[in-house]
Amino acid sequence: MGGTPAEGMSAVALDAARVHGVCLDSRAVQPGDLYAALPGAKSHGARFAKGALDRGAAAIVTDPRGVEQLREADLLSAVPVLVTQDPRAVLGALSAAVYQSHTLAPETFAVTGTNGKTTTTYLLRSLLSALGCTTGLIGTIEILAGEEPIPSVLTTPEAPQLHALMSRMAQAGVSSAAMEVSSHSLEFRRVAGLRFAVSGFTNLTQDHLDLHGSMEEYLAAKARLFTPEYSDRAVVSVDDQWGQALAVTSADLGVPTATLLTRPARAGESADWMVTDVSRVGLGHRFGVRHRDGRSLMAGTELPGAFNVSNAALALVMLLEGGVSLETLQAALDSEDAPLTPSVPGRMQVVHTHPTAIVDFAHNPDALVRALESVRTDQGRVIVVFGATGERDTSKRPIMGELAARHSDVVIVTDDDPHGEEPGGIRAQVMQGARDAAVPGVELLEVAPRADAIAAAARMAGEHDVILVAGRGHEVWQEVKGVNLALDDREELRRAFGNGVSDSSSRIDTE
Ligand SMILES: CC(=O)N[C@H]1[C@@H](OP(=O)(O)OP(=O)(O)OC[C@H]2O[C@@H](n3ccc(=O)[nH]c3=O)[C@H](O)[C@@H]2O)O[C@H](CO)[C@@H](O)[C@@H]1O[C@H](C)C(=O)N[C@@H](C)C(=O)N[C@H](CCC(=O)O)C(=O)O
Ligand SMILES: Nc1ncnc2c1ncn2[C@@H]1O[C@H](COP(=O)(O)OP(=O)(O)OP(=O)(O)O)[C@@H](O)[C@H]1O
Repeated sequence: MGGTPAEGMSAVALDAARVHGVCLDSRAVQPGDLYAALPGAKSHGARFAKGALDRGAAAIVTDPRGVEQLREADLLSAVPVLVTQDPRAVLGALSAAVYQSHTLAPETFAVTGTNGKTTTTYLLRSLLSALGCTTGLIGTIEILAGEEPIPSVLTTPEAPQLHALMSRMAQAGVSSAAMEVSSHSLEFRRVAGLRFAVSGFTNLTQDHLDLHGSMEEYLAAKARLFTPEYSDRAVVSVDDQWGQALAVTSADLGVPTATLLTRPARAGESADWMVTDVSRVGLGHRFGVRHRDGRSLMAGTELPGAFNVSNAALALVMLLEGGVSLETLQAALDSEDAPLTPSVPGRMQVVHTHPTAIVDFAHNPDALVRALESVRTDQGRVIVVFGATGERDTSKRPIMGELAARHSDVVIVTDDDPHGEEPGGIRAQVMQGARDAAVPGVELLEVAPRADAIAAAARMAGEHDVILVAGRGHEVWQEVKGVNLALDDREELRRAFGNGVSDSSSRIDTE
C-alpha cells in the first residue's frame, strides 16, 4: 500500500504483514488493524480516525468525504489510506482476505424473515448437534463457537466481526453453523463475502418500516440473501404472499429453491414440502413433513405456539435440502435428545405455572397475535403485559394496542425500551389503539414502570389464567435516555410470584 489515497480498490493490495484485523469502531481498534472509517447515520467514522490511529491502526479505508476529513485533521500521511466510493461494498472482501474466512468458514445455514429467525437457528443448531456436528451459532441472543459463548450486540454482526468469527469457529473445530441474517445486515451489506449452504425464509410481516419505508422495500432487502452471490440453495416458506414472490425470484436468479407450506393448503396451492398431521401435545405439537414425491418424516416439539411447528419444519427442510438424508434425520428425531425442543431464552419461555406466566419476545403485530392465540385456553383469561419501543417504527404502536385488545381479556400497557422518547407518549399511542378497538368486556390498564405492570398482572391472575409478558424476551437491560437499567421480565415475574406482590400500586390510568 502506498502512503497516499489510492483511488479504487483495484489499485490496492493488502499487506498481510501489516494488517492483522479489520475494525469499524475506533474504540475497538487493535494494533495492526485496518480501520474502516464509514459514513454513518449520526456521524462519519473519519471523525474518529485520530482515536483509531492512537490505538495502533495500520491503515484506513474510507470514502472521499472521509478523505476530506482526514485531510482537514492532517491525518492523511499518518498511515496508508484506501479510498473508495462505497467502503461498505468492499468491507466483506477485505475482511475475508484478512481473516482467510473464505477458505475456513464452516458450512453455514442462514435464516431470515420478520419472525422466527432466532428460534429457527436454535432448532438448526440443536438438530446439527444431534447429527454429531460441532456447531456454531450467530444471532440476537448469543454467539457460540462450539461451547464458547461470545457476547452478541447485533442480530447480524458487522462484516469484520463476521469474518473474524468464521475463522474463530474454524479454529474451534466448528463444522456447521446456524446464523440469523437481519434485513438491516443485508441493507448495510454486513454479510458480504460470506456464502451460505442453505438460506431459509420464515415470513414477512410489518416491522422495521422506519428503515425500509414499505413492505416491498423490506422484502427487497431480504431478497438480497436469495441470490447466487450468497446462497448455494434456498428454502422459502410460502405461507404468505411475500414468501411466494421471493420463491419465484430466488429460483429465477438460479438459486435451487425448495418451497415449504406450513399451514393448510388452500385450493390450488402446493409446495415442494408440506407440514401435515399437526396435533397438539401439551403446550407443543406433533407433526409430519412431506415432500411432494411422497417422502416424509414425523417430528415433535414441546416449544409452545403453533408458529414453532413452522420454525421446526423450516429447520428440518433446510437440513434435508442441504443434503442430510431423511433416514438420518428421522433417527436423530427419534432419539432421546428431543432435538426440536431446545431451550430458547425469552422465546415462549414458561416462567411460572398455576397461573401460567410466559415471557416472549413478540414485539411486532404478527408475533403478538400469534403468541396471544397460542396461550388461549378455554379455562381462564389471557392477561398481556407489553409496550412499544421508542424511536422505532411508530406505526405499529396503535396496531399492537388494537390487536392486544382483540386477543386478550386484560391488556396492561407499559414501557419497553423508550430510548430517547418520552415513555408516556409511547404508551398513549398504544393505549389509543386498544381503546379504538372498542372490544366489549376487555379491561385496559396503563401501568408503569414495567416491573409494576408485571406485578399487577401477577396480582390479578387466577389459577387458570395465563399471563403473557411480551416484547423483551431475553433482554436484561431497559434503555432509557441513554442509560441502561437492569430489567429482566423473567426475574420480575419470579419476584412477583415468589416474594408476594406489594400493595402499593403505581397504576396511573384505569378504564
Ligand atoms: C441503524 C443501524 O443499523 N445503525 C448501525 C450503524 O450506525 P450509524 O450509521 O448510526 O453509525 P454512526 O454512529 O453514525 O457512526 C459512524 C461510524 O463511526 C464509527 N464510530 C462511531 C463512534 C466512535 O466513537 N467511533 C467510531 O468508530 C461507527 O462504528 C460507525 O462505523 O453502524 C454502526 C456501526 O456498525 C452500527 O452499530 C449501528 O447499529 C445500531 C447499533 C443498531 O441499533 N442497529 C440495529 C437497528 C440493527 O442493525 N438491528 C438488526 C436487527 C433488527 C431486527 O431484526 O430486530 C441487527 O442485525 O442487529
Ligand atoms: N414463525 C413465526 N411466525 C410468527 N411469529 C413467530 C414465529 N416464530 C416466533 N414468533 C414470535 O416472534 C417472537 C420472536 O421470535 P424469534 O426471536 O425467534 O424471531 P426473530 O426473527 O429472531 O426476531 P427478531 O428479529 O425480532 O430478533 C417470538 O417470541 C414469538 O412471539
